[in-house]
Amino acid sequence: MSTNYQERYAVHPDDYPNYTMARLRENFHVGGLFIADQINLVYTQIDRFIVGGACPVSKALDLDTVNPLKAEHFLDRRELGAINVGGAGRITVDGTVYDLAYKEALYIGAQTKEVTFESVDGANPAKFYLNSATAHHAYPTKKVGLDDAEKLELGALETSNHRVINKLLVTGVVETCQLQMGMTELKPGSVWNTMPAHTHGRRMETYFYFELPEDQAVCHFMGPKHETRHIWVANEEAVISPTWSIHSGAGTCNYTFIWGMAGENLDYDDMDKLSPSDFASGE
Ligand SMILES: O=C[C@H](O)[C@@H](O)CC(=O)C(=O)O
Ligand SMILES: [Zn+2]
Repeated sequence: MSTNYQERYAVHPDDYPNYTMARLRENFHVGGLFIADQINLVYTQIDRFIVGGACPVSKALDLDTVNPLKAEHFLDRRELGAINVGGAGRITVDGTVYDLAYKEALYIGAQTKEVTFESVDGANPAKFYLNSATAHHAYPTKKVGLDDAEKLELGALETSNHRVINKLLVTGVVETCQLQMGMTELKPGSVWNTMPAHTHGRRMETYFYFELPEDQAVCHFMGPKHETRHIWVANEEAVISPTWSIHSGAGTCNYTFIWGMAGENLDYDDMDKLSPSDFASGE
């Protein structure tokens, strides 16, 4: 078996302010996603979202079911989004092959029986970043490239947050039950993502950072506006954001990140925004 998983509980916002940095990381930080010839998953009870990574090097990797699902196949009652952040790869979905170049995404619908991840060249392995949510309808599997994305350019160099949001797996591009995924690319000199920040009590979210040089880091901020905390993240690491939490980060240089959400609605614009001065007010 090459599909590993760990489980995490949801967290009450009244308990969270008492957490040490170690507990914060245990609950919300996700590392070790891309280990050669393994699929590594974190099953969180926050909206039953699964975040993970598949890194096939010397062999193809089958997405096996895992015990918490109590299902014969991983996708019997789930949908999956995969975005390739490594070398050229391919995903076979019930016998149909999808070639995925760097930054290309695949939505895989519920009731799929077999999903296999492969690299074209093990010397430059594919790295499939994975997000999965529960699903009660089988929408068709669909590949979505960056050219197919809905693009949104936000921010400015003057406020260090000039970036392009590529909405990949969202309503209007692909039909999904709960899942929404996209990729935000920061311009050189811009380091802040998602500022002004927001919460959306209707949806949890996960941020996965990449294209971050090994000697640089991102300081990710979480929490309700009056109790923010930071979590330092390295390249190819993620942070889970509960429904009550902001999610925003400042890097020591520019970087790219993948956001993925699930919950009550599929409305990307459903956000309760907070301006920088809201944080500075101290209330
Ligand atoms: O709920 C939406 C998400 O937090 C992100 O799409 C925000 C983001 O990519 C950004 O502002 O840089
Ligand atoms: Zn958000």
